[in-house]
Amino acid sequence: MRIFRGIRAHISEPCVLTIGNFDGVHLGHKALLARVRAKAAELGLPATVLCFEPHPREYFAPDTAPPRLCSMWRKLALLQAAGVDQICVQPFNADFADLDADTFIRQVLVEGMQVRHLMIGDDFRFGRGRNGDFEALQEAGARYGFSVEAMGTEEVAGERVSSSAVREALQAGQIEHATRLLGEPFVVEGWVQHGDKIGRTIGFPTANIRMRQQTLPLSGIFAVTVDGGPLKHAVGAASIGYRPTIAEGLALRVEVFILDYSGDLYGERLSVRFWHKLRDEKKYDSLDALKAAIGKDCDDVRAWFATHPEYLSLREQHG
Ligand SMILES: Cc1cc2nc3c(=O)[nH]c(=O)nc-3n(C[C@H](O)[C@H](O)[C@H](O)COP(=O)(O)O)c2cc1C
Ligand SMILES: Nc1ncnc2c1ncn2[C@@H]1O[C@H](COP(=O)(O)OP(=O)(O)O)[C@@H](O)[C@H]1O
Repeated sequence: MRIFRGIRAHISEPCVLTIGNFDGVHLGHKALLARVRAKAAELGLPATVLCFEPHPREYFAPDTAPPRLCSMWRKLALLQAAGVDQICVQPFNADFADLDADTFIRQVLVEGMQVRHLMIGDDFRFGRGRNGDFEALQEAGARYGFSVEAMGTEEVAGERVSSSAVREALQAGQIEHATRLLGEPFVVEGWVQHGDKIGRTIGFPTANIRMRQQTLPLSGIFAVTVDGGPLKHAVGAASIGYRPTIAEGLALRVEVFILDYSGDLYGERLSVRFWHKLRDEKKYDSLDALKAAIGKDCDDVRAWFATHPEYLSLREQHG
């Protein structure tokens, strides 16, 4: 997969294009990408994605923009897995935000991306004030020589699949529902860094995952599987929270105790898959009480995986 930064860079052949932020690359995105790939194969042109960095919502309202479902790296990996041939990551800045719909079509889609066929989601809007819509694209397509297709709503059990729906499910602790919408478990990836070395003193050393962002769409204690370094589908108990038992005002931590494992994980890159929420984080009166709680969490993790064998097939698919 080729990656371009900005539309003026090196796009030299016509393409089948889709535009969007693809946060989380959920089942709706995957359905759209499958159609882009099929059309690209039919026309013998590269399947191409145009996305924006930062996300327009982060640009316009950085304080209220929702947490991302995945990092840029993971998004690129998922798009590649979905058969995308090239992706253009367009910096979203003041100039770009100010383009009106007509200029966006001419400068970005026609001159920049050389679009031949454009596939969009049913709610796609673009240009200054979000004035551009499907009709505007069709009309421009007739003028500039590209076709436009809108994809219908992708649903799971009657619910529209969307990044916000995934976010809401995660926030509400409905992890299995988020998995259904994503088509695979929610993942956090990162390098293992040093913590405060308290974990080992209470019998539960935890691999601390270094996070770039300080917000995540979920919090609490979870049944997870972990891959990376020496681990393959290892079962663990993960905590996303602020460790109120240790002190007030600590930074957000993602950490995981891996069951039936001992070894050195510092410096490894781990992928943690979230299958089920066990409980919310709590402030305990002592380290002994915290230790007992984590011990019970581990029992609950074992019990959950023992009674949910369906995770095995998903694990095989996405392991
Ligand atoms: C399964 C699990 C559950 C946890 N639950 C809580 C909790 O409810 N409250 C809390 O303050 N910390 C909780 N923690 C975080 C511990 O406080 C943390 O692992 C400990 O401080 C060790 O930190 P260290 O890695 O810096 O040594 C939990 C950790 C794990 C792995
Ligand atoms: N079962 C395990 N689960 C997670 N990490 C483990 C485990 N066994 C050993 N480790 C190692 O111990 C480290 C965590 O120990 P801990 O005392 O919590 O220190 P830190 O505060 O630096 O995370 C991990 O980063 C990893 O290298």
